Amino acid sequence: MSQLQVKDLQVQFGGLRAVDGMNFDVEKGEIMCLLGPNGAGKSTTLDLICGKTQPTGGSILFQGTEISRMLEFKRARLGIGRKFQVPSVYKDLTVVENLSVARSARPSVLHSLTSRAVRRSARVKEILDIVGLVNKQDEAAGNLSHGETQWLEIAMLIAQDSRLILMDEPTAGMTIQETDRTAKIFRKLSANHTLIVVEHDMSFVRTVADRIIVMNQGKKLAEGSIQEIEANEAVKTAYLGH
Ligand SMILES: Nc1ncnc2c1ncn2[C@@H]1O[C@H](COP(=O)(O)OP(=O)(O)OP(=O)(O)O)[C@@H](O)[C@H]1O
Repeated sequence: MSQLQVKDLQVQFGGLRAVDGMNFDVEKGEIMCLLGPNGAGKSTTLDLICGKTQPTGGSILFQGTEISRMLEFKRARLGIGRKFQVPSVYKDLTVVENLSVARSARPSVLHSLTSRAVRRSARVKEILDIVGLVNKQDEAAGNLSHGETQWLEIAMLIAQDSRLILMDEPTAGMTIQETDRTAKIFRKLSANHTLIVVEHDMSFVRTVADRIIVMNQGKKLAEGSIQEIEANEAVKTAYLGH
């Protein structure tokens, strides 16, 4: 069974069908990139999966469970994490303390862990290692670079046990070096996590995507490998606008 099954998903804002009958599956461990011109409905699709927006039609199954009408926090508990463009880290807390807050938000952790206890935790070390922030663990999050802040937020999603991670333009504002590192982090993440990534940077997409879905005007325009997408005439037309 696919980890995520989206069937005939729709949302209408007034007269606008922002998402208009989307159908797709995402497999466990897959990195699926969502592309499309401005206003195509990509961010809204992520909003519908995480529960920020309720659909007006269709269904979403996560690990076989119907979630499309479930509240956002319940979906988070099931293992769906969303990373927004503006990071939501606690700037005054250290990297490890931020992870402590994220871990204590898990339903399985009944008491809040102290940062000391968390520092000792093998799991936290493992997470810091995945995102390459081991040597920044005692740094206040407010002192991190833009890229490091994004990686910390990804680390917080891992700490919350998010199995499906949704990201909106994760490399926006990053240097080339930071973007390269993010690609490496994504590849490591995909060992245990599934990613849906809205991204405009095609060289990044080329590096990380297992599969691509292109949206246009709320609908799926094309689906396939990078080679298939780049050769697709309908995709070229949608981007060129004629
Ligand atoms: N809450 C809302 N209320 C009304 N209209 C909305 C709302 N959210 C999104 N829209 C509209 O839905 C359409 C799809 O928007 P969405 O942000 O999903 O596109 P996108 O593909 O992510 O575009 P971009 O690449 O520019 O971020 C747009 O026309 C947008 O203005």
